[in-house]
Amino acid sequence: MIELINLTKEYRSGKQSITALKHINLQIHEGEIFGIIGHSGAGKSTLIRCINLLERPTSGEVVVDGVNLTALSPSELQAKRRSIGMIFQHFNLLSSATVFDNVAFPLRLAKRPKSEIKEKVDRLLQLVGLEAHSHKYPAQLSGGQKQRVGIARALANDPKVLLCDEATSALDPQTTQSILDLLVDINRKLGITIVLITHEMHVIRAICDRVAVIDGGNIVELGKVAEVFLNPRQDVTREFIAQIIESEFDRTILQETQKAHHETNGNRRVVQVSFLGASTYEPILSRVTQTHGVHFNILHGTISRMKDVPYGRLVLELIGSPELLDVTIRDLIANHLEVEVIG
Ligand SMILES: Nc1ncnc2c1ncn2[C@@H]1O[C@H](COP(=O)(O)OP(=O)(O)OP(=O)(O)O)[C@@H](O)[C@H]1O
Repeated sequence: MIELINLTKEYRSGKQSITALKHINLQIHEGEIFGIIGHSGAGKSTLIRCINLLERPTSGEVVVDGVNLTALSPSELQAKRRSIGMIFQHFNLLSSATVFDNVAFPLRLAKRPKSEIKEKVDRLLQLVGLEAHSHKYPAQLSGGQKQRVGIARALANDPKVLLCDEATSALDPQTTQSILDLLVDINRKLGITIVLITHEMHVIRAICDRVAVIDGGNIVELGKVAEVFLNPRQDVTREFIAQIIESEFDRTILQETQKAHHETNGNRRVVQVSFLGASTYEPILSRVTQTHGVHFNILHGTISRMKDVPYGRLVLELIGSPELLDVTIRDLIANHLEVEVIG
């Protein structure tokens, strides 16, 4: 659906040059919600703005729905951009126009007939829950309502893709959640592919199907959110995940349990066990430990969800003979649990 091929972006000012994107290769599938996460300056804005050529890459290709945007004439590009909507952190609304006129703006630009504009704007305002506010001006709206206007405006030309540039970063947590819910609703109801950039892992966890981690202009990690979350390979990814691990395991507990059981230290092991999907709800742990006659003691635990996927993470002290501990750990892994021995 969206393909970025060997994309490089270099900013030059005078003798100085900054390479914001370095040979990016990325495929975003039709109908998915794809998140790009990175620290400030990593290249997120540049990357998302390259998708509709608001920013022209220095080299490489941007292919959307089989069309190479970098090869289009200005008028062809203008037409193609109608199939790519965009929303922004600071909403970018016309302050002197009403809610209705803000949403109607792209339709008037596209010279759609008046009756069609009225029907469509009313329908979009209903979709985003603002039908009662159509005559208000942006200054009379809350941040969340302004972003809803931004979303309705972005959908006016029936885009296939919606680009979200830090769309919830200026909103409080509750409003953020309602906008994220709206994006999921739009993705499901209209089948629109959504690409979002953020520096907040909870946004990725809440709504994305896949995630790319960008660092220093490179994509350093990419995969399904649940897989990247449970099995991060890069330090930068671990840092983002730490943002949302509600209460990180306090490692002093490890030392305390070691002291408490110092006489049986060969017969105990501390493991971090991660569950994903259906296995979260199955009694695998009790079944496996009972089978092998191993006892366990829970030192820490969380159960939560990523979009629609439940997951759990437990830190356990397993107690039994070394041979039984080995076979128990092997059996947990055979039952599709991630197991890491941490003490
Ligand atoms: N117009 C520009 N001219 C020169 N350098 C730029 C320009 N825009 C971005 N940069 C530089 O390119 C790099 C990537 O910037 P970009 O804005 O894409 O990062 P970002 O991840 O979106 O950061 P933030 O979250 O702070 O917006 C940074 O080093 C930035 O200073």
